[in-house]
Amino acid sequence: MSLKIDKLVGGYSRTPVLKGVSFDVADGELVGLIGLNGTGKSTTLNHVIGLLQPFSGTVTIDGISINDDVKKYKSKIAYIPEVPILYKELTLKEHIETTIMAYGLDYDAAWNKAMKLLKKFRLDKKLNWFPINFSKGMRQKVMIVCAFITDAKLFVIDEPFLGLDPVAVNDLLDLINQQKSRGSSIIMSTHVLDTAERFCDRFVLIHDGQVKTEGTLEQLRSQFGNKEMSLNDMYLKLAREEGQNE
Ligand SMILES: Nc1ncnc2c1ncn2[C@@H]1O[C@H](COP(=O)(O)OP(=O)(O)OP(=O)(O)O)[C@@H](O)[C@H]1O
Repeated sequence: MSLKIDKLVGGYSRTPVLKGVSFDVADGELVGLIGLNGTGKSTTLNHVIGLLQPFSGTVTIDGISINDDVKKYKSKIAYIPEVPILYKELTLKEHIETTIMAYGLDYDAAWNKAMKLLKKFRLDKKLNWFPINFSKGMRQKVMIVCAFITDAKLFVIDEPFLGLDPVAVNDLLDLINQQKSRGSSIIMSTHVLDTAERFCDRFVLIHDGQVKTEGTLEQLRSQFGNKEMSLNDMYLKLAREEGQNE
């Protein structure tokens, strides 16, 4: 089991955002984390990457928690944030070199991978540019390149599609599929439900800091008693029910 989240209570201040979240992501699996704005998707991902410490409960990757071995834990993760995080004083080339150093990657092999990815995303002529001045989509592509040159076990991807052109979305999905086939796992939060429906192996629907339901598309359809229902319709139904309960 790649990622295991068990009864996670957590958040930013003493009042928890997450109120006992549990779910797993298996080796080679892409799990979509779905939910309304402000329900705790990014907070869950922030706990997975070790930015936040659980108030209680555990997060483990391949059986180890961040407290067992912080370096080993973090080296298993590649993270693509919702808003690209770039260093204003570093060029694109220096961002890639920083990633190579941080993950202790083989220099030539990593640059070989990087150049292929940079070509794919049409950034190969911009190595000496400062990505902080790139467009939103280009900055997102820099994050994608840096993440996918690592041999991470777990890819943590927060709302990746916004700002990417359709070609780049397709390229990103190809990269995700390649990582799945080498046994890496992906947890991805997204509001782009038609794409999630086509590409995710399983879904975790989170509401108000709790897992509302989870399963494959088929399992969710059978829970909803409708074999044709789209993920979008399930989501809207749950959101409306929650709205009536509040
Ligand atoms: N840095 C922070 N400090 C304090 N509270 C925060 C912080 N970031 C998020 N929150 C709160 O945590 C709750 C969950 O936010 P979170 O960002 O996890 O939602 P989300 O499901 O990712 O939403 P979205 O779909 O809008 O990205 C919200 O009530 C939000 O106000």
